[in-house]
Amino acid sequence: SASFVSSSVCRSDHLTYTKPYQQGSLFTINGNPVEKVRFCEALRFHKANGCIFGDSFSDDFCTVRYLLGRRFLEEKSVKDSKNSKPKSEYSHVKVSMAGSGFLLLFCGLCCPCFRKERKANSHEVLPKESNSVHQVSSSEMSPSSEKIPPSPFREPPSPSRVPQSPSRYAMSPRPSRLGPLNLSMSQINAATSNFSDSHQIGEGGFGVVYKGFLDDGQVVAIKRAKKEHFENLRTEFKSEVDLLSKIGHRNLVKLLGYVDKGDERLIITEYVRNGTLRDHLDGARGTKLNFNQRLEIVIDVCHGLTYLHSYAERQIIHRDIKSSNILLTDSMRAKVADFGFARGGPTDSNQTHILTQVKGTVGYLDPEYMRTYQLTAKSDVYSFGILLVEILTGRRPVEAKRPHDEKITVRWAFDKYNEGRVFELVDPNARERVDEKILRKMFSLAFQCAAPTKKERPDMEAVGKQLWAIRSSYLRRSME
Ligand SMILES: Nc1ncnc2c1ncn2[C@@H]1O[C@H](COP(=O)(O)OP(=O)(O)OP(=O)(O)O)[C@@H](O)[C@H]1O
Repeated sequence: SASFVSSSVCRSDHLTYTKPYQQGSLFTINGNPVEKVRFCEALRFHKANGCIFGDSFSDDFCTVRYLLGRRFLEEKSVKDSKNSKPKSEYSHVKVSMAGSGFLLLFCGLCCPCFRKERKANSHEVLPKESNSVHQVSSSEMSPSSEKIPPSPFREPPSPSRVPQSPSRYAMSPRPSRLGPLNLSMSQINAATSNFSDSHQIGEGGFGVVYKGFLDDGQVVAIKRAKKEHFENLRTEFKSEVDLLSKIGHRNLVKLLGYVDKGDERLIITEYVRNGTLRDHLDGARGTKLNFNQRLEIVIDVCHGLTYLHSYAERQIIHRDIKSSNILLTDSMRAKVADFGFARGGPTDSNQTHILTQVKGTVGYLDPEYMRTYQLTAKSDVYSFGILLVEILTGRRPVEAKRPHDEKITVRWAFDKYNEGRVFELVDPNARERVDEKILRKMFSLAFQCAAPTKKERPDMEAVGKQLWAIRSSYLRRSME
């Protein structure tokens, strides 16, 4: 008998299959027939992001040997055993904030070695290679550490391996290693009117960002390295290109091409036209984000990070998650940008972390990483927690002009939360009175992510599950 299964909780994606799912069975994604292996990848992707598919898609659904083969079976069992630990750790996470984290945060703010103006209106960022806090490990020095060899437990390298959404996955051709763009300098000069000021859309530590109009009508963002920082930024440029070229996800800014020739270093990415999350929180775009939009944005960021941490060819740690690195589309979907500080995670299964220089933006930086130089994906989880507080309160992580007990936003929020005054934390621009329970859950999640030590923090997949649960309660309550 035919059985029909669909998911309404996975945004617009609609996964169906017809039983029996052996010979002659039909698998579709948004009405398009696909192979089961693709279907299962989409299913696993959505499951990882918190979607619930009911009994017909039990955990064993995609482990049938003849469809997925031995490697996938092995991968699944490894993943399962890996997953079991964080889960139990996670269930014991307490909402706690030890002083040490804040001490380090303050140290980061006060210690001159951490201070550097990057942009007049932006957060402070740790210095680049030359004068940053420096502890180099053997893995840092090894040339292979910048490369991303395939892991035996990850699927074959392809930017399209995990779908941006299963619908796109089913339809889009495999992009070449660096995407379809292969531009000459004269084309880039024409696209940016010779890098004229009128094309400038922003400036960061790496250089200036321009908007480019290509002959075929495509609009792109072109990051141009500042010449005076060329040598220092070489690794950063290479890191951004190497890592971006290997990923493809709807919540990550897509790399389209690059130029590394003579005295030009350019990174060409998709242009995301609706500004940064910080712009929107500041009201700089003339709009105010409502609670639902904020929730959707954090879910998008969470999905982007989940992909980087658990589904990319090799784990990628972004290291600079912050509101000015979250770009928004016209429909308010979020994309994580700026992979200049990104690093590949551990390659060896015995390795729990990589030892590396501390990089990131003050206020978002994991205090444990700052203290130990040990980098793991949980450092991104910490920054995500800080971002979550930021998006709920509208306040930057560090608000220097506020009274003493309000300067460090997460500390201020944690104190208020513990006093039961959660409504006082909500961004006055949020324009909506949200149920107290939902707010408490959101803040509680943020504090778990921003816990002082990595073992207290959930991983991004677990965060995604909590966010989906919060979203369901929110939608249920708004319909009541
Ligand atoms: N792909 C893009 N599409 C649209 N705008 C972009 C894009 N990339 C960057 N921008 C704009 O350019 C600005 C500078 O970006 P960039 O990544 O260089 O620096 P940043 O993240 O703001 O600061 P820093 O690199 O110092 O942390 C961004 O704030 C954003 O406004």
